[in-house]
Amino acid sequence: MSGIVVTVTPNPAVDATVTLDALRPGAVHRARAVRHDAGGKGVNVASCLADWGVPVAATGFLGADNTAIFERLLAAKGIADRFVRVPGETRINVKLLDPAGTTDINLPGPAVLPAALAELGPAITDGTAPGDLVVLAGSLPVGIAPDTYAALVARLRERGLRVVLDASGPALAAALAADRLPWCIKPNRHELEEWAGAPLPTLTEIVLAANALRGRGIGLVVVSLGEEGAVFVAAEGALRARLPAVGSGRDGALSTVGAGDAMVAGIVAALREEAGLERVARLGTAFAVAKLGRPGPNLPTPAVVEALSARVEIAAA
Ligand SMILES: Nc1ncnc2c1ncn2[C@@H]1O[C@H](COP(=O)(O)OP(=O)(O)O)[C@@H](O)[C@H]1O
Ligand SMILES: O=P(O)(O)OC[C@H]1O[C@](O)(COP(=O)(O)O)[C@@H](O)[C@@H]1O
Repeated sequence: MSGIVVTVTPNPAVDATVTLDALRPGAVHRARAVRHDAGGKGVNVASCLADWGVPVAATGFLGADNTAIFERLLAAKGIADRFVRVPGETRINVKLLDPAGTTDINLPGPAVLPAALAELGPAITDGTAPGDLVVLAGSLPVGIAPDTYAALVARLRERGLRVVLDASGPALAAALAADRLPWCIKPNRHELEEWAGAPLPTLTEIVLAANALRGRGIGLVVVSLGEEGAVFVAAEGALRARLPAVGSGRDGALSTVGAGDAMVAGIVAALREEAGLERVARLGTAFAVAKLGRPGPNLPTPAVVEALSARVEIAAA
């Protein structure tokens, strides 16, 4: 069992979830409810890991003008706050929730000056030992070059750290084109298709693409497929894991915001136990499904998550 997990969120967000009876473009809506949660991919991963009982530190760049909601979450969950404060306001991302699903409106966030990047290295590596896990997750803010994740992966690997990367677009492409690759990646179908430059409509094509990445040196490639579950591809083989959603929000609305991040947390929790591929697939899926429909980056008790993990349907892919 390794030590502290560090999550890095270069572009966190306050998630404003607005519940509507029905979303109609161009119409005036009276919202049923709104809630605000500290979010962004690495923040959500850290929060789910803390709920599971893992010691965790969170870093990245936080706009100095609206830190309170993040500070409250981190303090409440005992997550070490290593965020580098930058001038401006952390973005607000709007999540419109109606019975048809979730519509995400993600804003750009404040620009970050390269000088702030110099502070990030020590914030990540402080207190870590070889074998520890570092999660790099989410979009990069304006001002930070698209090859930043690639450069961080190289530096962190030099220290023997295992890097889990959850990114998209040019930042993911640059990290996958580099000489030194992450230990694990978790693209969703769309992100993998973007990287492959082609649609991947079947499971066979997804597993082929995942295996191509594994062949280049990534130990574990997880491709999440929404309600179709996810595939987990490693040296041990390829597994497909799924579990039907267990609950839904009011009037059938099911927020899927943060399910991918919860899956990353479950994968990290299992990697931290040095678990085999089946346990990784079970815990990753159980964390994701446990998070579905739950407000904020929160999991139920570990006992509930373990019970879900026992019910995950696993098959060779
Ligand atoms: N409607 C759903 N029913 C069951 N499981 C789901 C559903 N939506 C998401 N999941 C679970 O959450 C995981 C992550 O969701 P996904 O939407 O693929 O990720 P991302 O948020 O990164 O795009 C999926 O692999 C699956 O296990
Ligand atoms: O950094 P990005 O790619 O803009 O994503 C940020 C958004 O993604 C989330 O982390 C949710 O991600 P997932 O639904 O993929 O788990 C939100 O909290 C946040 O608003």
